[in-house]
Amino acid sequence: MSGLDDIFVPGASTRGGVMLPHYPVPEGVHPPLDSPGYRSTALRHPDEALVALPQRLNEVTGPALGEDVIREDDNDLTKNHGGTGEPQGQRVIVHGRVLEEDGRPVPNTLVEVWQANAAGRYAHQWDTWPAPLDPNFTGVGRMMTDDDGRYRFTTIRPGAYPWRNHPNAWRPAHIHFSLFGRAFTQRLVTQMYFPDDPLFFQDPIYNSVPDENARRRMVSRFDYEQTQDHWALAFEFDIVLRGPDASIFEDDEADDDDE
Ligand SMILES: O=C(O)c1ccc(O)c(O)c1
Repeated sequence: MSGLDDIFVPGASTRGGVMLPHYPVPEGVHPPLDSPGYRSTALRHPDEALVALPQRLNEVTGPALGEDVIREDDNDLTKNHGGTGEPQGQRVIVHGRVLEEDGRPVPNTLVEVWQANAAGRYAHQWDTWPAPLDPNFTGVGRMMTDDDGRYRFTTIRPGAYPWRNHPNAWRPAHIHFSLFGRAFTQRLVTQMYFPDDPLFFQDPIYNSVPDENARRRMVSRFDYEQTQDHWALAFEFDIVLRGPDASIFEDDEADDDDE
């Protein structure tokens, strides 16, 4: 992967306030910045060699978002739309842990999620494909991890949706995640998929990750233990910031243009 391994940091972390050295990304884990099957990367990938920008103290210390801005229902996407109705779709609980490369939890970090509704449509002005909007679903939520690095939210299972990457292209159902790490400049963005999605084979975003094990780390686990009788199914999705088992993160260039 050219000189990228030296400077790309999927999940820079700190220990005792000191930036850890960059952890090299194992070959085949991070998608090439130019992934021809994923057409829009042609417009987004850098043409020049990347330049490492060392972080300064003010970039790793603030601004930090605290618990006080999180409201009680922010992690319940079936309720946080402000109305009294229930969104259409299969109710699910999604939970997991945010972890450092050695398994230590990342407590008190902001996790934000956004997703399409059960019909596969985003409540966003740019999403105009003819699937119904749901007045009881905005598709956004947020929460802080607890002392064990755990997060948990309730939502509905998103639908698949078409996009224009190639003829008859459909995105597998997914939930977008943003993690703020310890500081604003460490923001990481990833997508969580559902097990056994029949659309994986034709999705160039999922398949832009060359390594099969790394691809599987983007897929949540059905968690029967956490299902709630007559209420919700459950899926578990851990996010590892760095190291050989690191989650797959979208690069900043792709992120800038994302919905
Ligand atoms: O990067 C994109 O173009 C793109 C398109 C569709 C998606 O669902 C997405 O998550 C990203």
